[in-house]
Amino acid sequence: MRLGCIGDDFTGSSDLGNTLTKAGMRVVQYSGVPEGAAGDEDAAVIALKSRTIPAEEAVAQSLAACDWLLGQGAEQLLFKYCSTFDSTDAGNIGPVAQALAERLGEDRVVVCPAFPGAGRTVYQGHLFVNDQLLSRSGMEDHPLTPMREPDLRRVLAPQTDWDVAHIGAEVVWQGAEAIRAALGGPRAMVLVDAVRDGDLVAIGRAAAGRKLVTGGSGIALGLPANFGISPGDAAKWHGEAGPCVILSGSCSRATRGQVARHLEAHEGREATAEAVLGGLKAAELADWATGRDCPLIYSSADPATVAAAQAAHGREKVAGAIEGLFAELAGLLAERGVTRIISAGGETSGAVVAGLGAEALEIGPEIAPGVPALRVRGRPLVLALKSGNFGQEDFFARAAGVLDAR
Ligand SMILES: Nc1ncnc2c1ncn2[C@@H]1O[C@H](COP(=O)(O)OP(=O)(O)OP(=O)(O)O)[C@@H](O)[C@H]1O
Ligand SMILES: O=C(O)[C@@H](O)C(=O)CO
Repeated sequence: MRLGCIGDDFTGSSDLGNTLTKAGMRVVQYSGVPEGAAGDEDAAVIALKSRTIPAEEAVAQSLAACDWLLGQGAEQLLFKYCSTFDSTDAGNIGPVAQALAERLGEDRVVVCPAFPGAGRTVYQGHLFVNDQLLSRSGMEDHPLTPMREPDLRRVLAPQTDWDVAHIGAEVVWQGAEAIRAALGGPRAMVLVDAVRDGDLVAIGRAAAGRKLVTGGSGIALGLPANFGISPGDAAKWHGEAGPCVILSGSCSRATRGQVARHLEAHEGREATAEAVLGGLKAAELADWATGRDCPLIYSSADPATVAAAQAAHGREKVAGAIEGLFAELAGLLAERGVTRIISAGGETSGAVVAGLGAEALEIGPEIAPGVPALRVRGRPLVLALKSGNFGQEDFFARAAGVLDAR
């Protein structure tokens, strides 16, 4: 293994797997730290569900993943977080990055969530989503990690004991050597500007030989070349015939648009927070889904509805109940012969994958920027795990098509 990766959620991990696969690496995504040894992949991505858990648990899980990856021979580690830098007030990006750096003996850590292909750019230390600052992008209303500060230096500083430094675009645009020089210096988390893929390739090149890099999936664009790997043939892929069901727990703007679009031509069943907390049964939803054409089961709701449910019941309780329902439902659907499952939302997808008992995922073709088709290793089951803000408006129908045996 050349590159060992730790993703703080499941959709983000498959986003990273997609980038590495397109760059020519053989990649396996593991659900948590595997019990056994890795295969002969160039890169392993250990998907954790550590974005919103208490910081000390996120650190412990990430260090366990780090130790396993080092034990498999990984030469460099990549900590993947969200391109919108999703974090709670307590972390977990700073605490995990710092703990990994200290374990690895690294004292300058690249921090770069930019993913220009999905509209996320970092300029003058500020994160933009398309033409809006992060704080006006819809992320300010996120159910678990509302992002109200677009200056990432200010987001990161309270999350780490280390200094926070910044490499601006004017240095990045001078290329890899200039970035490498700027990466020298006293111990710090180093936020690096990047507004286009070429910037990320240069940053990746400048990070050759570093034990740790951190970022969104974009930070991986330049890394495979450091190991002498270049884009090759697309991985062989075949989909699955058989029923398809869509599960959506993401409340992002993009997902709500996709839900509305899918419901124009398909049947849907809403699982409201009230219904779920009131005891709505996974088995009832599985019964309902049976025999329908790409049905959609969703808890996705607008910010006012989410806020009202959280005010009435508590943020964690609502999220836990909804995720628990999706996990159980996914397991039941697979038992009943559903072969294609599309899930929207990182936390939701973590629950879905856990419910499926899927230990290792192989990466297939890209459905939308940042979203690959996935196959559960050794089973007739294919998945798409869509990050909340990713995907075209007709993403669900497109994903169903890519996952289908053709
Ligand atoms: N109707 C609802 N009311 C309150 N909370 C909800 C509701 N529907 C879903 N949730 C919770 O909101 C959270 C949504 O997070 P999730 O990560 O799944 O989506 P996302 O944040 O849009 O995606 P990503 O993390 O990929 O950006 C989950 O914990 C989910 O259980
Ligand atoms: O980086 C992103 O935006 C995604 O891969 C993700 O992590 C969203 O949950």
